[in-house]
Amino acid sequence: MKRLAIMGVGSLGTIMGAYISKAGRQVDLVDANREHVAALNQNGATIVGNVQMNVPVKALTPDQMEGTYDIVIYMVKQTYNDSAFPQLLPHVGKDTIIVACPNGLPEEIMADYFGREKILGAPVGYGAEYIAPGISKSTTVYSKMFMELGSLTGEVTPAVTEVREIIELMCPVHITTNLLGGRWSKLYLNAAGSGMSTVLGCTFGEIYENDTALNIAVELGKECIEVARANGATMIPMNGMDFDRDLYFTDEEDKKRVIAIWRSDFFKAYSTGTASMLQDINRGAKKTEIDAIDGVVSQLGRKKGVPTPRCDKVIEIVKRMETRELKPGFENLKLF
Ligand SMILES: NC(=O)C1=CN([C@@H]2O[C@H](COP(=O)(O)OP(=O)(O)OC[C@H]3O[C@@H](n4cnc5c(N)ncnc54)[C@H](OP(=O)(O)O)[C@@H]3O)[C@@H](O)[C@H]2O)C=CC1
Ligand SMILES: CC(C)(CO)C(=O)C(=O)O
Repeated sequence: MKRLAIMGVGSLGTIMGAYISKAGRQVDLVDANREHVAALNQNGATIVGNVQMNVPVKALTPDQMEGTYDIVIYMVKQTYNDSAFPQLLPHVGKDTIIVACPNGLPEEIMADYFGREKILGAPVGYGAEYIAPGISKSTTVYSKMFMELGSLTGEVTPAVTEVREIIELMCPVHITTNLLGGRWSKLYLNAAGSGMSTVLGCTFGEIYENDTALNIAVELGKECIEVARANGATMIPMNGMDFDRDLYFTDEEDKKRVIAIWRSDFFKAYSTGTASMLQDINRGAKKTEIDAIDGVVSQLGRKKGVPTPRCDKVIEIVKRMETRELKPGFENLKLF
């Protein structure tokens, strides 16, 4: 049996680790949070929210990893790459496959560090929230959970098929031959939805209910589509949503159509969730993934001469939250 690890078992990884372990597959859950690791070993992985279960798991801290792994599912936030990459490197062998799950565009960064041939990408299509040591909350209804999966070349290699079988112990996996397009579709959700959830300190559902907030969100999304197009990426449909075709608008009338889509089933699946960047702010973190999310849209927009005023504003506000100059809240709407 191949050696499998999930590195970074916080909100998302606890849930994936629970499903894989429940199916009887050996998996090491590796996390830097010692209290969380101790609770996972002592009490099992406890999942609450839209999915409820308690599953015995094997958890360890990065310094307790031994030997090399065949497959590592990487779920550490991009803010911790600098410490996590060197900890993982000694456990990466010649044929190790590393599955990049963070939001943003993590594959090229990981390919530069670990080697291109080792990297697969898996944009995550479910939401989660870390509750307490050993406990994670699933914030996406189970029937809407999914993951995308692809290689950097677009080839469906045996490794892609093998990783798919493992992740499908949790939820459906859509194999894509256009991983970059998948990344940009996910960036749409994050730059717009997660950006606004963080700025306003609210659930995704509360964005949909507020006309001003939703107006800004769809404009953030439009900037994302324009930057993706300018960078030659063709966004792929996800769970039936064709981002490039259905969420682009040309005038105020057309914008109403996009707003109606944001209030329909695809987005409703995320209603009770909050952005992982907001969770970071709320637990006192000094750094969020804003540079890896709205920051990437803004930076790549600048390179191609595409203006991104909404993204730039979200970045400014979230950075002011990181220094505690601002708090998440609907009063931040007046800053736009
Ligand atoms: N939560 C969500 O709904 C979604 C998140 N994502 C993306 O997935 C990624 C993971 O998100 P999420 O699960 O929310 O993040 P969490 O912060 O909840 O989990 C990441 C875990 O990694 C741990 N960690 C930090 N450094 C290391 C290290 N060197 N080695 C091992 N573990 C380490 C963290 O510990 P500590 O807490 O001590 O820092 C934490 O427990 C992010 O890029 C996020 O944007 C994608 C889709 C949805
Ligand atoms: C929007 C969501 C929940 C989608 O999975 C997400 O990626 C995040 O909050 O980071």
